[in-house]
Amino acid sequence: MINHFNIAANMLGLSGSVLATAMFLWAIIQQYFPHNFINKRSKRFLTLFYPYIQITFNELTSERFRRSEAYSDIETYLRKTTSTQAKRLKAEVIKNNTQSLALSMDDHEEVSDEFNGVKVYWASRKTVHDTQSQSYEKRYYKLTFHNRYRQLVLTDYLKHVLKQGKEIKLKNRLRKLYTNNGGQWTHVVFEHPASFQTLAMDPVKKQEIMDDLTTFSNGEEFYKRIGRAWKRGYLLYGPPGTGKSTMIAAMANFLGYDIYDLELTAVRDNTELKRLLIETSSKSIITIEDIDCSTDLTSQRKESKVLEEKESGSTKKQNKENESKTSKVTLSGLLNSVDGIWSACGGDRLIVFTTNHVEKLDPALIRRGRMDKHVELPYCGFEAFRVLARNYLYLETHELFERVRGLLEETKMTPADVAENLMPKTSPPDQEECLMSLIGALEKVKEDATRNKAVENKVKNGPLNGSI
Ligand SMILES: Nc1ncnc2c1ncn2[C@@H]1O[C@H](COP(=O)(O)OP(=O)(O)OP(=O)(O)O)[C@@H](O)[C@H]1O
Repeated sequence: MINHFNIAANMLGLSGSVLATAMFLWAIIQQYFPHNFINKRSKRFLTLFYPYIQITFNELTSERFRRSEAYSDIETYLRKTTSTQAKRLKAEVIKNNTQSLALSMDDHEEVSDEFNGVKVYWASRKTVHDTQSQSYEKRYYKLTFHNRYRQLVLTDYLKHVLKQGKEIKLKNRLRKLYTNNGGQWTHVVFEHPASFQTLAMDPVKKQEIMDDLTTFSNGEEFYKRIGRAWKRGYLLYGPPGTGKSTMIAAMANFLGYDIYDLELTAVRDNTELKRLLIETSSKSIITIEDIDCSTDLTSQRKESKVLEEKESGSTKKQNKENESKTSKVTLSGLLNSVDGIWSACGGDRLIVFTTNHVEKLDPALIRRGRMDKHVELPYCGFEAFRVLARNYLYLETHELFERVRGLLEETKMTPADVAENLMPKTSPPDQEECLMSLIGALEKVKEDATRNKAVENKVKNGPLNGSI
């Protein structure tokens, strides 16, 4: 009560004693003036002395035993403010991927918040109700703000609070990794520790991807306005061991999305593919790894084109029937799914293809608009090495770095191999030993490459070359 009284006085810009006098006068008026007079005038009187609006958000819905979604969104939204302002807090461990601690206001605590320069006040309240058979507690949040900002708070601010609360909840939830099996999705908890911080790649490229993902995930209004389905396609390509799968995990952790790992070879046909895709939830990444190996998509299209040209009349119909009995997923089926299906599903989805052989893919599959962003994951460069040295050896710089830089420029080693060579054998790591181990491995790769080249040249320019 004292807290509430002080906040009210604070909001009115009055001292506690002036507010106390006003409240005393109000009590006298209530006692001596006719009831109907108060009812008519009370609104104006109250607005004069207390020009604040209050909104209550109950914890339980009218069904009493269900927790209100808005209450829980508000609770989540207020966590950040609560941790810096409230004196008494409630703590609970969130069962998410990081097992973090969630703090919320204890009963009868108050905090303030600011939105577009407008200050509002949130209080957490509890009342105890006794019925004949039981006694129960009713919790609620009370939002107080100046009447002047009624419009702004009722529309923009509350929308902002509920949206932010939902987004934080989504990011903190236990996320899932789905795989398709026998035409159904099954899932396990997704607990990959990869992050963009630990991903070894050129920092400028990395930042560009992170910015692109942020813009996409905040782009609901934008996609609505331009009339496009809220989806984005990523093509990750590069040699094995350059971090394509790791990047998908980092993307999922960055955005707080689930992953649907679609195994195309296990999909019976286009209809099943369509159904599986429709069943994916929003805020998810749908991945098709090693798409070049998934099914023979490229040749399928070429073959069917040739077939179509040859076919005519009933033979064409017959062939199609036969084909549908045996066919698996076709390229056109996949293209239709990538293009069309999303417009039927609300919510944001990323679709990511990975391949070791980008040149093998049908251009139609990866054209912009389908795969909007093409990201090459190359062999390990010096900047990528620095990330690994920081992660594995806690090293920002070292006199051996220049030697490593020179060797990386002359050789082709994947980040997976560099990481393996940097793996500490002792704790704490013997940094020099690890760097020397990497240098040794790089030198060996260089020697092998030189030897192979010499053999190749010998074959090319050998005595048999050019002879009949
Ligand atoms: N860029 C990278 N940054 C950090 N770690 C990496 C990177 N690339 C590879 N690694 C490490 O190497 C291992 C293999 O990487 P990953 O599976 O992501 O490669 P990939 O490109 O998907 O390979 P493939 O094409 O064979 O599927 C990972 O466990 C990861 O620890």
